[in-house]
Order: sequence, then C-alpha cells, then structure tokens
Amino acid sequence: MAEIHLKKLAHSYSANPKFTSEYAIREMDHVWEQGGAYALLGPSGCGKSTLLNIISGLLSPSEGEVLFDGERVNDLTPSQRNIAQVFQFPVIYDSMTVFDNLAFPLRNMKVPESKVKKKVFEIAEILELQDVLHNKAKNLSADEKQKVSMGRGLVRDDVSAILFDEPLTVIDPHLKWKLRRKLKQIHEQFNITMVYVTHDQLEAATFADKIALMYDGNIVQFGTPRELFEKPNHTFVGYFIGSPGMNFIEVARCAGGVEFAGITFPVDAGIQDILDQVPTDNLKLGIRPEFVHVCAESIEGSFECDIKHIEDLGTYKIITLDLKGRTLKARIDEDQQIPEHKVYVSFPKQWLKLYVDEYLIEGDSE
Ligand SMILES: Nc1ncnc2c1ncn2[C@@H]1O[C@H](COP(=O)(O)OP(=O)(O)OP(=O)(O)O)[C@@H](O)[C@H]1O
Repeated sequence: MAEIHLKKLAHSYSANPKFTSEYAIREMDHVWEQGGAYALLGPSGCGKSTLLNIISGLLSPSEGEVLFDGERVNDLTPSQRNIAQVFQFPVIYDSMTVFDNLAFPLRNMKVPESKVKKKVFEIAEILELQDVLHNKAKNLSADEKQKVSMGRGLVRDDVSAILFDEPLTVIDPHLKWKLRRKLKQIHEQFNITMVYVTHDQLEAATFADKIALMYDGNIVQFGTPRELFEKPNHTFVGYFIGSPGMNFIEVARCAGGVEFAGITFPVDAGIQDILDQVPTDNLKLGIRPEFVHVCAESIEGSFECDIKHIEDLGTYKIITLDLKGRTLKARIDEDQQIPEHKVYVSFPKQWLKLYVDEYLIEGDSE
C-alpha cells in the first residue's frame, strides 16, 4: 500500500510539444494519500485515463516523477509497482474457472496453494462469487465477470493501489449501485488506496471520500463532494457538478463591488483589494440553483424575474428565470407555490461567489 505523489508531472503524446495545448496532462503536483478512496472525475478527453495509466506504469510520463511512498517508480513496470487495474471491460481468462482466475495472480507469485485457497475463498465471499467459483468464466454475466476482474486485484496482499477505469460501464444500471457499495465496503475493510475514474458525478460522489475534478489536463479542484458543490473554485467545477450546474452571470466593476444591468453587488474589502489589482474584465458571479431564494412577493434585496419555464421533476422543480435579460435557474421544493409569470429572487451572500478569469476569489471572511 502506498502514498502516490505526482511531482511536477506532465504528459504530451507529441514528441516535441511546444504549446500547453499539446499536453494531455498539464504540469501538476498531486498526492493520493495511502488508504484514500478517490474519484478522478471529468468529461471525455480531459486526461483521466492518461493520468491513471501514468500511475499504473502503462504509460511513461514525458515530464516529472511518480513517487510511491517517496520512491521514484517512473522506470518500474505495472507489476513491479504492484498496481492492480480494473478496466471498463473485464480482463479475465474465459476458459478458466472463476477460482483459477482469482488464484492466477497468487500462483504467479508462487504463493503456497493452501494460502491461495484461503485467499480466493475470502475474496469470493466478499464479492459474492462463492456459488460460481467452479464455473467457467465465459459463462458468467457481465457484472460477475467484472467482479472477478476486481477480485484479481484484491487477492494480493501486496497491492500498492487499485485503479478503476470506468469499471461499471458494462454493468446493468440496477446492479451498478450494488457493485459500487461493494467497492466502498471493500475499501473500508482493506484500507487500500483506490482511484476510481468516471465521468459520472453521482458515481464519483457515492464512491469517493475526495474527488479530483479534471478539466483540460489539469486537476482543477480536489475536495470532498460537498466542497465541490458548495465552493467550486473554478467555473468549470460549478458547471460540471450539480444538476443543473451553477448559474454564472457576467458582471462589471463598479464603486463598492460589481454590477450588471444596474444591480450592484457589494463585495468585502479583501475581494475589493483583489479586484483592484487584476487587470482582467472577465468577472462572473456564480450561484447554485439550489441557493437562489425564490419568493412570490417582493422582499428587501430581491429582484423581479420573469418565469420562462418550469420543469417539474417530481420531488422538486427547476424554474428558468429571466433577470434583466440574464437567464437564471432556481430549484424550488415541489410544494412551493409560485405565481405563473413573475417571481422575486434574492441571493444569500454566503452562496454568491465571484470568479475572476474563471477562478474563485475569496475575501477575508471566507
Ligand atoms: N495514444 C494517444 N495518442 C495521442 N493522443 C492521445 C492518446 N490517448 C489519448 N490522447 C489524447 O489525450 C487527451 C486525453 O485523453 P484521455 O483518454 O486521457 O482522456 P479521458 O478523460 O480518459 O477521456 P475518456 O473519458 O473519453 O476516456 C485527449 O485529447 C486524447 O485525444
């Protein structure tokens, strides 16, 4: 088991990259602590598989180092790194029994047969594969095959980490939650570092203690699911996490804060200092639909909006609003009564975030 440190790591598939855009992984420093359950989340093409393959040793990074417990492993193969990797599609030997598939990594390491048997039974029980242990793998269902794939990583006591690359893609939706729970349970039982790649935020949030959100070759935020939801440190995080994503409104500087369409939003002194120093005009206010306060009547600090659309999702409603020409989404309870055409919205200060050049800036009080 190991702490995995990515030090000044970058990777380009081009032989002589000249521009940042030629890097699939932009230079990063990142630590996966020993025993953590992590998700590597991001849209297609952001670099998740590249990063995973660099950790496992399937791919050699063009720059920087991979350290396991402080030791450089750049030149070690996946098996020398003791990494187990579970891919989208199960990697198992169809002609072997489930038992022999699970025993394979141990027999390869010349583990005595009595220990092989004990370990295989233990893992088969955890993964609920006892009843099919003597069946040929080719006759298994897709989820059973994927469980065998996972089991082959788990039988070894010496794995540094288990890396999962979208492991539930081929699994029936109704079995997904079951396997995900199983993985979580295995993590708690074995305390192995696990990195789970997915583009599904729900999958990431239910599996991981901490999520690394990737965008364009960078880890833009590393935090708990709650931190990513409540305090996105980049507009992409706000947009990608949540359903629907965060509202962003372009604003301009004004005396005492920022404004749009004549509405002023005061900012703290700390934020004002930062605003005074940055030359950019790329300023955005962000607020999650869940935190927009919607009222039928005008209250102090509220703004009148036209209702453009109401989407009833059974347990809540998403309303699309027009606030002085800007589109805004708000989430309200199913039973909240609102007028047909107009509502009043207000923005609780603690949930209103300011982004400069797409990055969150914070004042002294935050
Ligand atoms: N073998 C390769 N040669 C050249 N470019 C590659 C190669 N593999 C990936 N890339 C590029 O590197 C970038 C990152 O790809 P990667 O597969 O790591 O992303 P991903 O987030 O895992 O995407 P997905 O979720 O679709 O698998 C993409 O622009 C991709 O086109």
